[in-house]
Amino acid sequence: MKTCAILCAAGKGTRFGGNTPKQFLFLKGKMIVEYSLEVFEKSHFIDKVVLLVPQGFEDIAKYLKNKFNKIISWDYGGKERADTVKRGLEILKGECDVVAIHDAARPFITLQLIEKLVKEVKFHFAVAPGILANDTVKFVEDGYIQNTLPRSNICLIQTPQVFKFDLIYRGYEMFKNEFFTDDLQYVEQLGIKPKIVENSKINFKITTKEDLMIAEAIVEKGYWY
Ligand SMILES: Nc1ccn([C@@H]2O[C@H](COP(=O)(O)OP(=O)(O)OP(=O)(O)O)[C@@H](O)[C@H]2O)c(=O)n1
Ligand SMILES: C[C@](O)(CO)[C@H](O)COP(=O)(O)O
Repeated sequence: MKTCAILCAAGKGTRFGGNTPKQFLFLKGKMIVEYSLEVFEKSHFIDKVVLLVPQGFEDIAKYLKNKFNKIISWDYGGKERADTVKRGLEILKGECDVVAIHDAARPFITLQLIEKLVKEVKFHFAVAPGILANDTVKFVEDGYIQNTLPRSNICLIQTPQVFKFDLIYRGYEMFKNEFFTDDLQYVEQLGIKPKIVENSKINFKITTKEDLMIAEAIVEKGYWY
């Protein structure tokens, strides 16, 4: 079974701010995007990687392709995350049986997580890491609570989201005009119930400057690896 990864590094980081997209900022000596690439490179469960970057960042893409053997190609992503994933899926068509779609802005994946997800996808078609909610979750509109969601059913979803390739390709083809906020929704719409693998909070997405401070503390204190 051949497994490829699509590494989504084509966002602008609007919420983070600044001129350099957050995935290319340095976190303790290496770019944020390199953390995931190092894990993919070491993993026996990932064969090839396709890297998607924003327009204007070809120098970084070329540098990374040169540095990581598993990157078979790089390209420019699209306006929305879903456009970027579509591009990755087109590049990988016919290349693999399973695909892992990952946010470059989540640097703290582990070899164990990848192994679990790839092993589970054989039985469940679509698998993703998630964390159970510890706080009470409210549905809010215009600043007012409308109702309280049943916490035991709430799961916050991370990446890599791992799929049988043909299934996610079909999902993206059928719902090509939708811009869902994650990839699982493209197969949920096909009637699939993706499996959740409970994971650590450490695999969080760097979205704001505050998140970068948390990421620095994680690396400094050795909470990851
Ligand atoms: N058109 C896009 C948008 C996002 N991403 C990637 O998808 C991941 C998750 O997106 P997010 O955290 O929202 O990143 P940005 O879109 O860059 O942030 P913002 O929404 O604040 O602009 C990131 O690794 C980002 O680079 C992408 O590849 N292509
Ligand atoms: C895919 C994702 O990381 C799952 O939690 C998330 O939905 C990405 O969202 P964003 O809008 O790109 O920040």
